[in-house]
Amino acid sequence: MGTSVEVDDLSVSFGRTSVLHGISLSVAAGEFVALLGPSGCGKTTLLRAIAGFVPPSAGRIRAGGQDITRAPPEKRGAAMVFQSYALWPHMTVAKTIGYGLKLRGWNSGRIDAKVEEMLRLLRLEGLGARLPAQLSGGQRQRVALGRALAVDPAILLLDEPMSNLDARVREGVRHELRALQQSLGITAIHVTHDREEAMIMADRIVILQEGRIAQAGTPEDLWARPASAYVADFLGATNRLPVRIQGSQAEASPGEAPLDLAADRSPPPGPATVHFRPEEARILAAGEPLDGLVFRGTVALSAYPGGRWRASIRVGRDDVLVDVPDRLPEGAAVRLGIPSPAAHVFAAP
Ligand SMILES: Nc1ncnc2c1ncn2[C@@H]1O[C@H](COP(=O)(O)OP(=O)(O)OP(=O)(O)O)[C@@H](O)[C@H]1O
Repeated sequence: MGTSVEVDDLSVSFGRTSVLHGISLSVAAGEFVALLGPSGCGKTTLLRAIAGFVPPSAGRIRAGGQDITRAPPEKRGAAMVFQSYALWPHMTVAKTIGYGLKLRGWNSGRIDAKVEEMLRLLRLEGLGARLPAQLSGGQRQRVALGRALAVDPAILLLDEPMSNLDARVREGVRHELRALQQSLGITAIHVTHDREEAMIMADRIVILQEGRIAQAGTPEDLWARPASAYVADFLGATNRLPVRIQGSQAEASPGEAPLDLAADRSPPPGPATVHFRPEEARILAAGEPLDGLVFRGTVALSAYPGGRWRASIRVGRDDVLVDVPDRLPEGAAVRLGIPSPAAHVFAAP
């Protein structure tokens, strides 16, 4: 079974460089939390601090209510799976999976039984005598996972363990790993820079920005209500267009009705930016009303990535992408509509 993890006002520095700045985060027992963010934001450092490989300069870490801030890695009840898998080239699958048990002084009968159980659990039956070079990428990844899980850790720490797998294998492994984590009831903290992977696997996502938490919440929450332009952009709302805020209304193109913003969603009066996803915008018929923001533009380009067409629309000096059911003729004048729930408005940077 998993245990809770609490990170309280944690800071980490390397020499004079401060990398994490007062991170606070609670992970419930059995919860799957993804740490998401671009390269260099501090995800791995946070994971390694929880694992005990990086000493914090301030703050506390607790596991199951116990203070483990200064505990050595092997006393934390946590096991880590690395991006590189870190498998030993000359050690068989069975020996690799049993390694941690041998260190713990288990006898060979008990080790063999546990290794068999792990091979079954990870669908590696019959591969116990193979070396890493004789395995596929997905199998190697499962061996690394088996080595971590064999010691029955309460906390599983995953450092981009799927980034070396090709896209199709990765999709299957995501679901397998999630199902395994749920059936074992283990607490998991997973580092990734892949948004879809975080959305699919996690109960909760923590988005990091330069060593601080930009936002934390369920995938649905973050998707529907990104708290900042940074989060919106990271969660696929990469289109941006300028709007003006008057009172608590956002104004798009002249002649189009303004959008009433909820008080808690409204930036201060003046220039602002609306962020939105290509798949959530629409092309409106002439005169068609919309509860949202409407921009006038022209079709710059149409492309067919499969399924729907993707049109590039020029609005003033900006180009944005919109998914549409049919090809739009280049040069056509269009009204681009962003429905209210899809319009994420933030003060201009
Ligand atoms: N041992 C170290 N010594 C000095 N600086 C370090 C060390 N480890 C990490 N850093 C720095 O800390 C910052 C955060 O690194 P970290 O590996 O945590 O980021 P990340 O979000 O996991 O990125 P990536 O996705 O590229 O792995 C980076 O600027 C990095 O250069």
